Amino acid sequence: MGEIISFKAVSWRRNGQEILSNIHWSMEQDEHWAILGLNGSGKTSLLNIVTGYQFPTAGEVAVLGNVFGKTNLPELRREIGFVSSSLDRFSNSLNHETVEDIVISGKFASIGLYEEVSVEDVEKAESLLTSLRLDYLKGKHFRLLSQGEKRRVLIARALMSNPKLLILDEPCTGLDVLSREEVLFLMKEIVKNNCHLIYVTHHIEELVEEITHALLLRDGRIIAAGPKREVLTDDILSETFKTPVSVRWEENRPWLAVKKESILRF
Ligand SMILES: Nc1ncnc2c1ncn2[C@@H]1O[C@H](COP(=O)(O)OP(=O)(O)OP(=O)(O)O)[C@@H](O)[C@H]1O
Repeated sequence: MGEIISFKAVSWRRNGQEILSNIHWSMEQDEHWAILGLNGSGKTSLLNIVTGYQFPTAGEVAVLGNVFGKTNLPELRREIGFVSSSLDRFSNSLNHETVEDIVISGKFASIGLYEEVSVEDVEKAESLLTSLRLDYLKGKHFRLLSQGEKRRVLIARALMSNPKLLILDEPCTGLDVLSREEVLFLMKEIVKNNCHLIYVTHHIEELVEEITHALLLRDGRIIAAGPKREVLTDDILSETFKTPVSVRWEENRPWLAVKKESILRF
């Protein structure tokens, strides 16, 4: 298989407004991407196109070798995992389930059918819980977990079906520094399993070593897309975030500082 994702001249319009404009983007094998941009810049719209929930108004999209318009979307979605930070109705419905049952249910999640749980499924869930360092939560009900633990269990669940592409939508929002690092630690395990990562965030400091590339969106347009060291520059980030910022690298991880003049503007 060649490209993981290919967008050619993709636009998406709604109610006369161009929400994504002329997006050219390709994600290749062994690349892991972050998507950055202010609120309303088009990140969710872009993801909805990747997962086939929205169809572009113009342009061509291919995901995991499937050209949209000529592919079976439910089958494609089975190869894509998605974890969002919002504790929505779905995660509330898990409240009374145990951690191991939630992870096992990931196998059937995208199919939406109940199938019998095999010995292999149980073993796979066990090994995921061990490799993601979640063993200590076994037997606990979801509602009793901290926010950080809930996010990590949902990531384990998403990995149960061996997705080729895993989309994490702001997985660290609302977490304290320790819980955030615990979630970020999982990136190592995710990329080991031939799983490609799309990581959506507002915080560049979450771009850990495993994330190789970044796509920066502003008002529905790509400001830059490429290897993270090339695109996470002071100028490009200031343009993306509409405010003067500077970036500092520590052990291959970027940190953002807001420049004084930007604070004075408000
Ligand atoms: N279905 C829709 N109909 C009309 N406008 C929409 C629709 N979906 C998104 N928009 C608009 O498109 C723009 C981009 O929204 P989108 O949710 O993709 O941004 P985002 O970068 O994900 O924002 P956030 O960081 O706040 O989640 C916004 O102005 C939003 O109001």
